[in-house]
Amino acid sequence: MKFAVLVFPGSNCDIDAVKAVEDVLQQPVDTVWHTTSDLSEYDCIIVPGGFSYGDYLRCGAMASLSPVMEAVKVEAAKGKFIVGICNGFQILTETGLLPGALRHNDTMQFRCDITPLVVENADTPFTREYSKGDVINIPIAHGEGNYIADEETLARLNSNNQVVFRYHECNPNGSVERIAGICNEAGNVLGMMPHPERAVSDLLGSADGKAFFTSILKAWEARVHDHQRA
Ligand SMILES: NC(=O)CC[C@H](N)C(=O)O
Repeated sequence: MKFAVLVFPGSNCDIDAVKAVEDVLQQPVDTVWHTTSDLSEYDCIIVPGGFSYGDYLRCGAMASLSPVMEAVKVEAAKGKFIVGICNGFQILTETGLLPGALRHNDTMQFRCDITPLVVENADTPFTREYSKGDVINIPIAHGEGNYIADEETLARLNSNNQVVFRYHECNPNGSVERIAGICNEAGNVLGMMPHPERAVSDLLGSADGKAFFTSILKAWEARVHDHQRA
């Protein structure tokens, strides 16, 4: 399985994502500069965290106009696995691949902490190695993680099981309904503010993010197996 980790001017969690894929999955992974316009060789594309374009205008707004995001749209439409972490989530909402938006934290403070999340949907390519209701400890590090969506979108997210993670018994940024991560309707595009790539070893304070990565590999293996049988 081949992974791409996108890099924009100002990305700063790209190497963490590369290390997580290498250490947890031992799969090939390339860093891909934002001017690239073809991602067809990759099975999973990770849009990592950071401060793309210095968070100017709005977080993710400028990166969403990069050539590589057109390529991400093409691969998303094919059903490839797309993961946006933190700034990556912000970029995916700005690109329109995920609904809603991320605003400044309600405290107007940057929050950096290990945070409990509850797995709301364990039936996605990103969470199949968890169980619904699992509480996992994953770090956050953001100033603009306050998820918002209109009533109609929220109702749709809930009824389609698109809320994948919620903050558990806390709300570090004021997100509506404590939403920490969502997927698209087809289930192949996920965005989340917490950083599973920073929780892949006890040395880092938590290894609860490992199952996030093993889920993606298992989902891909199952897909390849189904294609071979078809
Ligand atoms: N770690 C990150 O990706 C930071 C995200 C974003 N730029 C924010 O502060 O909200």
